[in-house]
Amino acid sequence: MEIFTYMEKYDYEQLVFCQDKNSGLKAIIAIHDTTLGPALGGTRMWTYNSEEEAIEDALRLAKGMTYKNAAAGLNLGGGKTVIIGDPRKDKNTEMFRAFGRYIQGLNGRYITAEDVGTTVEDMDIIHMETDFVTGISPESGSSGNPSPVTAYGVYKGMKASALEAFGDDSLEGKTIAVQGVGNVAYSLCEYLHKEGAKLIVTDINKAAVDRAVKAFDARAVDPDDIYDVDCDIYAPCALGATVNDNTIPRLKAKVVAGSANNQLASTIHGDILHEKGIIYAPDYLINAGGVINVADELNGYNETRAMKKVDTIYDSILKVFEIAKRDNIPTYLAADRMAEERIESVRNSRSQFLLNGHHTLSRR
Ligand SMILES: NC(=O)c1ccc[n+]([C@@H]2O[C@H](COP(=O)([O-])OP(=O)(O)OC[C@H]3O[C@@H](n4cnc5c(N)ncnc54)[C@H](O)[C@@H]3O)[C@@H](O)[C@H]2O)c1
Ligand SMILES: CC(C)C[C@H](N)C(=O)O
Repeated sequence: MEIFTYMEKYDYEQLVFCQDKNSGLKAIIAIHDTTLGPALGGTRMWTYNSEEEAIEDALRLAKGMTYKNAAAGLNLGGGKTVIIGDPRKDKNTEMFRAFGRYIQGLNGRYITAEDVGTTVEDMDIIHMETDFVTGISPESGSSGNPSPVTAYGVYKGMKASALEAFGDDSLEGKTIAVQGVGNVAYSLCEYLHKEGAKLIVTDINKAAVDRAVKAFDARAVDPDDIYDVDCDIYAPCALGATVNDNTIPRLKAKVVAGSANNQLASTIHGDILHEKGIIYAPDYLINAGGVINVADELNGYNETRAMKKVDTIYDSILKVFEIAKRDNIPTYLAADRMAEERIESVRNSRSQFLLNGHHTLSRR
């Protein structure tokens, strides 16, 4: 990959490589766009096959956060970090402290939180070195783990999608295929099970599958079989790019609605879903609950206020479906236009983010 060519093409601001030999830290912080405010996005820890794969993931995820934060109406830009390593084996305190010092060095241009492979405990360690971290323990005045709130937002967005596809937003009796039953999806399954949905689950982690089968009377299938099952809704809740050339012809669902970031392997796959009449709830709209919740910390966390905003995901999804129908465009494009319009309206009056001290993280 020609990094500067890629950055220029999608207009990235900054890419930071962080290395600490003592702890084994190898992290990449990607800041996509800070027109709306500091770049807020989580930290993913994952075993990448190559450095190039890690850089690409950081870049794609950071751009997704720009769109997510803009579409959610937050005054925040988009960024993301990936740490190269196995979250089950390679973590240590020094690693997250070293990473915290790198974040501090960015002086507020980037604020982090949880993503795949990182936890509240990791954020607490980062917090030893910097205030620019959210999703830390509630005892510190923070909102805690964002995953259950993300799950609630996905649940609301899934109901809005069901209304569009089936004329009724009830999920009772609907068969929902859930890919990945980790932090977000386990909470999501709780809502779905409570409403009377029938669940089919898969995960590469057998313990996660067993837990979901037991708790929700779910049917388990092997990871690759999830694309072939008879279901009403496919909920991608693991990693990205699972909606692709190989999987779309196999999907039986009328709806794709889940928590994963970057669900479409490329925009072409959003076009194909549109042509096939499959309702796609744009990933960054439906999974914005977590970032909406942690972003509320910047004003001094208020749970009622945050959850009220998360509830608006239902209407945002319906609005995007409406625009898509009106303009006869795929839903991903309708969401992109909504986000881009907001960024452009601010860009003319402000370019790069400068820390102005309006947030309260430093006073916690
Ligand atoms: N945590 C949040 O608040 C949040 C917010 C927005 C978006 N997301 C996105 O939602 C997704 C899930 O996040 P999470 O926090 O629940 O992560 P997690 O690590 O807790 O869960 C992901 C699960 O997916 C499983 N998995 C990985 N590859 C798989 C595969 N090929 N097939 C089946 N299962 C597979 C993992 O074993 C794990 O159990 C990610 O894409 C994340 O970026 C998370
Ligand atoms: C909680 C958020 C800041 C990060 C979350 N992982 C997301 O992708 O939205």
